[in-house]
Amino acid sequence: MSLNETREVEALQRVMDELQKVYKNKVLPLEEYYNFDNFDLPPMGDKDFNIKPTILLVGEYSTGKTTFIKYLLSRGYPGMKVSPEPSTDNFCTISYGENDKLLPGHALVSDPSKDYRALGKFGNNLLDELTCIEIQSSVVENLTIIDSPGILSDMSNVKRGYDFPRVIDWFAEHADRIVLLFDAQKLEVGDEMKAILDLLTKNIHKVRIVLNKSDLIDYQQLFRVYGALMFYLGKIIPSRFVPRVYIGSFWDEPFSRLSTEESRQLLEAEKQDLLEDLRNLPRDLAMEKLDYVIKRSRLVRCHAHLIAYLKKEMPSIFRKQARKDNLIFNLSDIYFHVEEEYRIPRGDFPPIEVFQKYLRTADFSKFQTLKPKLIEIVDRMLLCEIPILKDMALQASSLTPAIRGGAFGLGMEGPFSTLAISGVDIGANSPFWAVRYDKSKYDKIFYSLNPIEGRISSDDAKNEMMKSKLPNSVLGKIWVLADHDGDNLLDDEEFALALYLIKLKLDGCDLPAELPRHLIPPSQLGLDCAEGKIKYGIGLVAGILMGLHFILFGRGGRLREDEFVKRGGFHY
Ligand SMILES: Nc1ncnc2c1ncn2[C@@H]1O[C@H](COP(=O)(O)OP(=O)(O)OP(=O)(O)O)[C@@H](O)[C@H]1O
Ligand SMILES: [Ca+2]
Repeated sequence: MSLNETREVEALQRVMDELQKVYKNKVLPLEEYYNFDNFDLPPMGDKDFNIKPTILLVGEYSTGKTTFIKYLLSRGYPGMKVSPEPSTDNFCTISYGENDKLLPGHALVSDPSKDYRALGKFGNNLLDELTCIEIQSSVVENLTIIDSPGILSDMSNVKRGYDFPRVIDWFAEHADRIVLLFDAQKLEVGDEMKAILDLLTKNIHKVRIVLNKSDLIDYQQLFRVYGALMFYLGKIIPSRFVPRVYIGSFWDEPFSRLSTEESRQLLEAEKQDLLEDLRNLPRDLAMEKLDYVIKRSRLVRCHAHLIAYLKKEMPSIFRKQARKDNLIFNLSDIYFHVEEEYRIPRGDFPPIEVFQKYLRTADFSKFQTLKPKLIEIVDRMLLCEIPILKDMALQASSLTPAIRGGAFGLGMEGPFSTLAISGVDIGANSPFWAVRYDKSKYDKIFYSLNPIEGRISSDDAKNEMMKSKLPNSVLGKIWVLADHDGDNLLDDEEFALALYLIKLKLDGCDLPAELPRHLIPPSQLGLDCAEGKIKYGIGLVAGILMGLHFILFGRGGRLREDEFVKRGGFHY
């Protein structure tokens, strides 16, 4: 593995190592002094600072889970089974190894270097159906993928021998991303699926839903199925967080005959979005861990103040129990006091009922008095070290991604590059005008502006474009690109192009210096393509006309960006 290729992983891991050191030296002493582990979670360990993510695949049988993994890896692996019938009967972890090999579940569970020991509690029946696959693939160098047996809609003839939903729940708890697949052709949700969705609710922030095989139905049907899925999920998942649904077809086979150019573009874009989400997992994990350490440190600091306050309020000899009960009962007053005296934000306090519950069983005689030095160290860490670590983690994001190879690396070069179908390059490889999908939407606005002879004035266009809230310097550039024939008016195509470029800019894409061919309004394309004499002739005629126009009306046919701005188009 070359240094160049691992820079993001190394940089992020360095940040995490530093974070772990900072936690150990600055927060842990405060935790230990006030016995924080009695109240909340045990101290953070090595695995809490690991940024190598795990992705879990879940779905009804035959929705394409194993094929999805094959697609991510761009290769098969030992023991892989793909079939229209229920085929995967094992939970299967796929991670990196120098040689391809398949290990039985029992070996996996007894390996202390792996985190699967706790699976032993589900019994031998599960361990018999657990396999560990190691493959030499760069995709899994910084990632573990877990395949699961298909969920069955009819369980009447099946005995699993272990508590399947609980095992899925265990893996979900330990995964960083859960890809939940549905088949666009048969949107089935049986009892087993319902039980699993119920359990997944608490990890719903990790879930990404894939409506797979979406090219096998037509566009109209697809939206019906999508609507039905969203409606169903809304009913089943009692959470405000609705997971993102990716419409796609995750394999390396040709699109079906039913797919149109339109649906193909949608599916490709969705595929790239999901890959991006997965590719960003290590850096997202790093940021999550940083946020967690911040949150935990603030809670630990607040806990220290509360414990020290309670200690101070306790009598040294008599009526200890009565005083303890009284303090617990009046905890909200104590919260108020600590908040005021030590300027601890209310959001840092644990919920009152939770802390009361802890205090009822706590031994107050073990409580410690205030140790300002220890608290100061944590304060300083939050103020100085953590922001630096956050900056370092953000900087790592610009380096070579940690997850690469397979579907994450394919097409990074050449005309099919993922970059080539983003931003202003969308549609660069298509023979059609890239704006056409959005044109009907923009036409509605265009015709509401009462065009005269098919064109709207620069003032009307300006008012509409200003709604984007983009600065005038940018709108000036967009104007020059959109008024492609330079008549200081916009026809319907030019207007659609202007709004399209605004949308790209708002999406964070850079504007081109010149209008690329695939964005040129189709009715003007002929002019631009003309060669030799024709071009020269048209140029000559246009030049004469523009000259005449200038002499007669005192302005050139085509305004440059700076001229437009000067003339009161978009003032800086
Ligand atoms: N994107 C796709 N478009 C069309 N067919 C697909 C797609 N992905 C997979 N298939 C087909 O669907 C069938 C099931 O695929 P696969 O075995 O990968 O599903 P699975 O979810 O892993 O099933 P199981 O739960 O039974 O293990 C196979 O015949 C496969 O070729
Ligand atoms: Ca499978």
